[in-house]
Amino acid sequence: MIRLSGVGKTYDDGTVAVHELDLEVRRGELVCLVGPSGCGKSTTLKMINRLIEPTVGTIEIDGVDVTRQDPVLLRRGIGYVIQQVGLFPHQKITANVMTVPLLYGESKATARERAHHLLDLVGLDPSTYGDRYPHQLSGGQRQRVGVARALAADPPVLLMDEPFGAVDPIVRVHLQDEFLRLQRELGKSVVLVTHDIDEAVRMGDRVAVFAAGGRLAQYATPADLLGRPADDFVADFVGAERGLRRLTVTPIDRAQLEPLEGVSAGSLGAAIDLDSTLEEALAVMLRDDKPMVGVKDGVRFVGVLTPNGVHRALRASLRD
Ligand SMILES: Nc1ncnc2c1ncn2[C@@H]1O[C@H](COP(=O)(O)OP(=O)(O)OP(=O)(O)O)[C@@H](O)[C@H]1O
Repeated sequence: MIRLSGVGKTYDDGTVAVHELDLEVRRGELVCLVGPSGCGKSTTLKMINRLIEPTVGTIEIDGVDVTRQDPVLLRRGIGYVIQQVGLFPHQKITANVMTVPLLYGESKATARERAHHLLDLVGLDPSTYGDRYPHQLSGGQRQRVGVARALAADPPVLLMDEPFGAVDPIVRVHLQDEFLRLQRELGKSVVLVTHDIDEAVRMGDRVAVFAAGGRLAQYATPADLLGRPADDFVADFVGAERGLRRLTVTPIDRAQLEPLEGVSAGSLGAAIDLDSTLEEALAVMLRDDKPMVGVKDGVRFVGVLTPNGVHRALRASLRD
């Protein structure tokens, strides 16, 4: 677990970047730090791996105060992914990922094997991409190499600063999905900085909304954040489209289903699982051009969902 207690950072010129921040990240949790430009997100992230030293407060990882640890050893246990991936331009992709295992004293053969495994893990076939140079990859592919390299030491903690910022929106969603899949497998404790509320809501188990001066305006699950913004600042920041955003995080509610009896098969879109979101349900209705969608619990149909049901489920989730 990562715990920040009363952490603050005032730069030498007097800028208060972060003000008395308390924040906990549970083991295996993905937490997004989101907020407008200059509100102290990156400073907070860099204090966790001591690229920046806090002015006040303590930061602990699994109960150990990071300021008492040797910074080099500390950073070995923490993967760090940044927007400008910082690959070595004159080294091939495999060699780039091998750097970290070699640093740990692995043999060349073991390091190469590990690099290939990691490239596979992030969806890059090592036999196709391993011998290319960074400039021969797309921005999204370079970003994946950055993630592979950050995972090379199998660190329990991963810090990511705008990791998907440099790519176009479609590639971005793709990379987000891939990372979420990877995270489900690896279960790292992740702190991810983004200025994009959609990314935060999509990726985070919990989302910390920062206001200017590194003030924590709200720390909550995406559903809570969208359903119950703590104040006007958060409400403004999550935006007028928060109802729409809630679709992406609100699960189907069994209570809002209608009975299957009497519904003709022709009016149903492809069936979806009960653990899908309302957005997925609407997407199927639109894609299949049907007024309702069948909902299954395992192999059993449990009812149908209509746009009215989606509306009721959304309203109910806002009342909770
Ligand atoms: N080395 C520095 N010296 C003085 N002020 C700094 C320094 N680094 C950052 N700041 C200031 O501290 C504040 C917080 O910066 P930080 O980079 O943490 O914000 P951020 O939320 O990550 O912003 P962005 O989304 O634009 O990257 C800003 O006002 C910034 O100008």
